[in-house]
Amino acid sequence: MGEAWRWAGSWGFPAAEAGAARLWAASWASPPRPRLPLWASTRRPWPPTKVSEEQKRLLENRPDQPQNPKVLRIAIIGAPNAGKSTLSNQLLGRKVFPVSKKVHTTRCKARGVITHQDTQLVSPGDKGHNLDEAMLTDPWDSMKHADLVLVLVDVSDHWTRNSLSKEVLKCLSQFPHIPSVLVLNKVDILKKKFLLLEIATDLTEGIVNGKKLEVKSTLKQDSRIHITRASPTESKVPRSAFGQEKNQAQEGSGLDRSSDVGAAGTGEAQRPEHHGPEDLKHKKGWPHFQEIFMLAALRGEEVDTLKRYLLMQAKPGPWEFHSDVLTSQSPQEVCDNIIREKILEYLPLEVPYGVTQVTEMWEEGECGELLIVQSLLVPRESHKRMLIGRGGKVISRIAQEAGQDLMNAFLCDVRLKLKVEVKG
Ligand SMILES: Nc1nc2c(ncn2[C@@H]2O[C@H](COP(=O)(O)OP(=O)(O)OP(=O)(O)O)[C@@H](O)[C@H]2O)c(=O)[nH]1
Repeated sequence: MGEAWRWAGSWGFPAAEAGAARLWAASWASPPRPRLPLWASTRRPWPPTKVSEEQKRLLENRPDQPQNPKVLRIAIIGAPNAGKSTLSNQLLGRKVFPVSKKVHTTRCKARGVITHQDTQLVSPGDKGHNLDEAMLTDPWDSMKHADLVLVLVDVSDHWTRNSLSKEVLKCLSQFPHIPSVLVLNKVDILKKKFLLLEIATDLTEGIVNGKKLEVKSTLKQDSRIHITRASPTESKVPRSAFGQEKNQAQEGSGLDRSSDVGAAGTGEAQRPEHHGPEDLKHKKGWPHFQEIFMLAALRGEEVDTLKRYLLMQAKPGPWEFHSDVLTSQSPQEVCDNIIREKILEYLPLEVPYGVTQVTEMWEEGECGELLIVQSLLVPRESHKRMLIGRGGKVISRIAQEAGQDLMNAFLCDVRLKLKVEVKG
């Protein structure tokens, strides 16, 4: 059978032919831009093909830590699709974790690393993120090692937004000593912004950092919310960072805590107690959050505010990673994940699950661009047809979008070719 080639660029492949046995889709996601390092959080150039070696070297070598290093290990937990990967990418400033509309699809064990001056924020590996029953049996690796937990809630989901899931509550009560922060995500698609007040109250049982949350309806046009805390309650909470850092951390966030009623924890506050399953049955919220943030991770709205807050929570401790490391994933893993993300996006679930990705080429081109050829092996002819799409439309789109994402992740020009074949 003849070969057919789909080509969106100019890498010397033949034009499309009918009767495809294989199909290539390529993307030449230009325009040329300055070549920048793949994994570096700083911007020191090196050729993309050497990046894997460089990444290995950085991960193996001792971190280049400053004299008084600080560190914060963060676990991000929440229901599937709450936006955990999107938030992680935004905090990192680059898309290195796959994102998908489909639930349970983008699990990733990789770690993300943010280094800012003398401080390192690390999201623990094993996306302990998706809290389902299965994961409870192999629980919480990320929680176990965390210094702080971010609980992400999708406020656009009216079915789930007014109560924390059983799994999240279980997780919080299993590790009550770990300070927790509530993050209300996707505020951009919540039309009735006043609902944020109600959601925040439900999810915290009206208590944040040991103070009663007094919700005043001082909603402004621009959707900013005023939530003030009133008198301390009997609640037993960990000593808070809220009072100490609130001004900087909350500046510009949806939470205007200008009314400084009942400021910080007194230091006499105790940690929340462990709750048994029975106690959790009727619970909707967690009254031990030390802070609430409202943001739109997709657009990066208020993500910087959260990042500043996280940096301030770091405690003295040795760095785990070199300051140039952004993620523990290899470049090839990032590439595989991004291509898979696109396949998930455009095809019904049974197709992506059957796809095996085989990288056939990963080299530096003449002009320093990264040349990648990947075969997508599928179990059936019907899957191949779906993946290729009419006139090669689907696979071309996947290659084009993945190529663009890879350029943004690797900060260099990328030529990506995808080949679809039935597994032999
Ligand atoms: N409108 C809007 N969409 C968002 C926001 N944050 C995430 N999303 C979208 O929500 C979907 C799920 O995002 P992910 O980051 O993959 O969510 P996740 O929690 O990592 O998902 P799982 O891996 O299934 O647990 C994607 O389509 C995102 O684009 C946001 O702030 N606003």
